Amino acid sequence: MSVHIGAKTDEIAETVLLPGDPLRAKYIAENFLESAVCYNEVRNMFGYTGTYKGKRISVQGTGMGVPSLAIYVNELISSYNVQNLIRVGTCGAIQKDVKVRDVILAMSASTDSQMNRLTFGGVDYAPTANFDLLKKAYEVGEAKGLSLKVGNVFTADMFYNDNSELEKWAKYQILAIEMESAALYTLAAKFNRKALSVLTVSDHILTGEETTAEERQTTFSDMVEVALEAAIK
Ligand SMILES: O=P(O)(O)O[C@H]1O[C@H](CO)[C@@H](O)[C@H]1O
Ligand SMILES: O=c1cc[nH]c(=O)[nH]1
Repeated sequence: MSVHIGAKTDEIAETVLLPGDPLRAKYIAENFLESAVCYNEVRNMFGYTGTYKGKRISVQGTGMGVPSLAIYVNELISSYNVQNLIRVGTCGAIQKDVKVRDVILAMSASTDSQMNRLTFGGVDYAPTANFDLLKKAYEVGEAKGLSLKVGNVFTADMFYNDNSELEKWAKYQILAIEMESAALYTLAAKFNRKALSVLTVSDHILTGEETTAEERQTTFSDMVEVALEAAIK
């Protein structure tokens, strides 16, 4: 096992879905995967491996925020040789034409996280999705008749922020705010792996419209199906 994941080396698939919420990982395993087996209960950060349409897929909770996701992604890559990492997360929209329950493909992720500034000595780095995964996910969404939004999201260190500059981010075409994608993309690049964030809009920061906690945990099937179909395409 690695420090935070209690699985044997061959118990995790080469493609892993990454929800922040470990109970969303459980829900995905129980409702979308066949023959899913739980490989991790350390810190209740559940991880499962099963199959989707015959292909082995894992789903691992990451927790909230860059430091927590970075622990799981580092260990999935370094200890379990994971190749494809697809975040299935929630986000808050900040554009008028992005609606609650819309699915966003994060082409890139701006951030106020210190992780990249520490890594690159204060120089800006542009965390970017893997184009192959992005293209496949977009094609899957089109085929399903979804109006996917594709663009830049903002990975925030603070969920509650007194000094938020949302208007500026909206002006610069950021679609939505979440808390992990910039770290996922940077770590995937470091280890030459493929990464993509597929996000469901759980709330609209401008209008105040929101979904329930239960919905965040157990619904959003469009997002999960886009991620799974892109993973096997
Ligand atoms: O629903 P998840 O995947 O956790 O994603 C979003 O929800 C959490 C905040 O409520 C943060 O982790 C944010 O990125
Ligand atoms: O990080 C997040 C996730 C959902 N909604 C937000 O406003 N922020």
